[in-house]
Amino acid sequence: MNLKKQDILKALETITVPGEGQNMVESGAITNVVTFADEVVVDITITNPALQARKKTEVEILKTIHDLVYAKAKIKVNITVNAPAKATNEIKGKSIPGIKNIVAIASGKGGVGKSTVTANIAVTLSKMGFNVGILDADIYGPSMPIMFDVETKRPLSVTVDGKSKMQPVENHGVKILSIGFFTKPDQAVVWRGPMASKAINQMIFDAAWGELDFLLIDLPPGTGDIHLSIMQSLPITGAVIVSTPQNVALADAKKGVAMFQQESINVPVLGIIENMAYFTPAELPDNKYYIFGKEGAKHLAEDLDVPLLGELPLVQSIREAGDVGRPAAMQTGTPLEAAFQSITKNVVQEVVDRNTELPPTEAIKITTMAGCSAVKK
Ligand SMILES: Nc1ncnc2c1ncn2[C@@H]1O[C@H](COP(=O)(O)OP(=O)(O)OP(=O)(O)O)[C@@H](O)[C@H]1O
Repeated sequence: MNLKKQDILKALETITVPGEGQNMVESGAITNVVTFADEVVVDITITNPALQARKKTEVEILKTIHDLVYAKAKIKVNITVNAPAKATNEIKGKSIPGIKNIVAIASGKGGVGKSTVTANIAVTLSKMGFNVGILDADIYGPSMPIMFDVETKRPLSVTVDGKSKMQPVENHGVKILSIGFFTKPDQAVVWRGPMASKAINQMIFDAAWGELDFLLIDLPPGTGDIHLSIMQSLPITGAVIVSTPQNVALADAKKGVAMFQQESINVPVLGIIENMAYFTPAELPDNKYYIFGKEGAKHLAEDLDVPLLGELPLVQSIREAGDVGRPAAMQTGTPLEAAFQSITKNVVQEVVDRNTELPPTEAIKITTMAGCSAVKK
């Protein structure tokens, strides 16, 4: 099959770059098309730096050429991002020396398992050989001290470069700082916004985190002051949204995604994790009961054009493991370990893609999947 350049251009005239009105040929986005036998190379320049926009552009070009020109065409799409000058009110944080990637874990609704997922991803990253920290910024219900069995521990003071710093508490290979270390367990935490933000800033900048590949931030549920304050203080590499398949949770998850994608915030959304996707009783491991609805988060991810990073079942042992301070992902050779590994690999892959494809931020970045192949058994 000898592909013709004019056939390719004609096909590309039927699609637009996401967010633009004119078709991609007329708008000048397509800068070059080269054909050779059944191979075609398409060069395109887009203005939207979001990872989702790049992926969507590529997928649409591949699909259109395969559908309208030749189903077996071998296509290479080279995407260049020519982003307009950044808005002057863009929120940009200070980088923290030694911390390579900061991943915020959010949910719209409370109680959907955001902290459980954060703890398990952290443990899995550590098992893969990465240096990991968790900043538990959930001022309404800090749960990391319990989930890592360090409730009675307190961060010690250490001197780094002549300055007194907080030493994160460490367990299961994960360094942890939590609002919970500074409040009594039975004390209702009524933090006013500025107080909470100050405490979180101290845990970020006055802490001896050392070298970290990933700092995971367990955000409070919702989309409030704390979220803005954290995004102002830190160059967040990307955000992960946790939701159950239930409609009320999905509606709030959508707000969460919108908050990160807002122009003045512009934090890449790495993807959505569907938690409590189905219930499987221990005695009937092959049965699945969709008590919160089926594939809701999957459909939301499709609608919002963000990756679905994976799904987790509702199983008693996840809850029990969290309650005894030994996250379920620490198991070896179980389906749960495999599920957390798959989700964590997807998160790392999205971070790698984001760092390769998007304009640099102030944080240093991970650009390989090297750690993922070194899963310690
Ligand atoms: N997949 C799961 N299977 C079983 N239990 C789960 C699962 N995910 C979370 N849980 C349990 O659900 C409860 C709520 O989870 P978690 O505290 O992680 O939610 P959250 O979204 O962080 O809540 P919030 O931020 O509102 O405090 C916990 O008791 C946890 O053990």
